[in-house]
Amino acid sequence: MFVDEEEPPNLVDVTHPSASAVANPITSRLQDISLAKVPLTIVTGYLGAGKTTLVNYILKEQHGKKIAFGDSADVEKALTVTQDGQETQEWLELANGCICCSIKDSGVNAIESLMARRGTFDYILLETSGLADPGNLAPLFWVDDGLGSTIYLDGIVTLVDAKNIVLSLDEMPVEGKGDAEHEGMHMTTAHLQISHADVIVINKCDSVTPEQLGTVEKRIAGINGLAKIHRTQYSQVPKLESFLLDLHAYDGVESLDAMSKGHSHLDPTISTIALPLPPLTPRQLSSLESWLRSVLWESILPVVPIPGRDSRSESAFAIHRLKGRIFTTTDAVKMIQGVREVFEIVDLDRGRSDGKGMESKEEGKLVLIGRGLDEDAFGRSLRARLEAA
Ligand SMILES: Nc1nc2c(ncn2[C@@H]2O[C@H](COP(=O)(O)OP(=O)(O)OP(=O)(O)O)[C@@H](O)[C@H]2O)c(=O)[nH]1
Repeated sequence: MFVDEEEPPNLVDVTHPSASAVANPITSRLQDISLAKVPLTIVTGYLGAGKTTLVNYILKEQHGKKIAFGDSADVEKALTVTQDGQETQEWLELANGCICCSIKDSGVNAIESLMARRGTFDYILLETSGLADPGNLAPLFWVDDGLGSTIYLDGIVTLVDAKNIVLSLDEMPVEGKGDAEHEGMHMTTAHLQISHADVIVINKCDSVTPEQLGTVEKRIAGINGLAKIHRTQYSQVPKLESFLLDLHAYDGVESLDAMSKGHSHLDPTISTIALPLPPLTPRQLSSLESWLRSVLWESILPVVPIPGRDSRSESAFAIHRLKGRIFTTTDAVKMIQGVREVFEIVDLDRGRSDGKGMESKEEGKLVLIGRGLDEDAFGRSLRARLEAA
């Protein structure tokens, strides 16, 4: 399947209360087939980084499972379904010919109606074109639980070529992308693919020295302090589970604990910042939500009010990815997840079935990945908003 980055999809606020009320007839049919949700992983990476090699590796290792995958070299609407080494091409019924250009529901519905015809899959891998911006694609599959989708976004895996990634990050941005958010700054496709990743696979490690590899890894970790980073040759990892599949990147926040202090200036364009969150009262929780709306929706950082001065500051920043853990004064634990303008705050299960429950030493924290992030200014702004609540 060809995933085109030219046209951004319609973004939908997954927190919007009306969203849960939308009925989905295909989902009702699917519930007869299986109650289990099917994980979908987006595989992205610059041209030639090793995406196809990685997808083929997963298909080989997962022999016997029914996996649907879309290939950027494929014609626009086909998904290939593999099981027991047998491959069949399946056509998606998409409103505008391509998942990225279709409205959110039709991308999900096209895959769901395919599952209604073919039976459910064990896994879906969506390989993007080398120039795709995964931030446009992720919200299509990150569906509110209330909508009852049978697909869930498991995570974004970004492949980078160890030998060429630094050059790709330093190259001039592609001209004429027509994306107002990225105009006038040094933002490359490589930046976008790394900043949105939940897992980053530094591939082709055989083509660099250990010192070069160290430099590459530091640069990448400086951009995205949340993603797990793996070094590979021919995209091979010790095991698939939690390395490339079953990532649960959107329903857990374990990765926050790996990030003690993230802010680094190793990359001039994108960085990761971490802001501590004290236990919040209900009023502070709604203040946090309104602060997030200002930052994510309007790109306005509310500043500490000084009498007689404008209390809002506009600056050139943009958030690509957001994760957070909130403790409340009523002893609840919540998780924040966000991609670009879309965010949600949901209760976090303290005793998850995978054993990754909460521990007392863990603290409330908000981690932001994006362009032009000043950790001190963001920290001051958030503290002031919470103290005023
Ligand atoms: N030396 C070396 N070559 C690799 C490695 N991984 C993949 N390759 C080769 O690199 C080339 C590109 O790999 P692909 O998997 O096609 O890359 P891709 O990201 O799908 O490329 P596009 O579809 O063009 O975006 C192929 O010839 C692979 O065999 C590796 O770890 N080391």
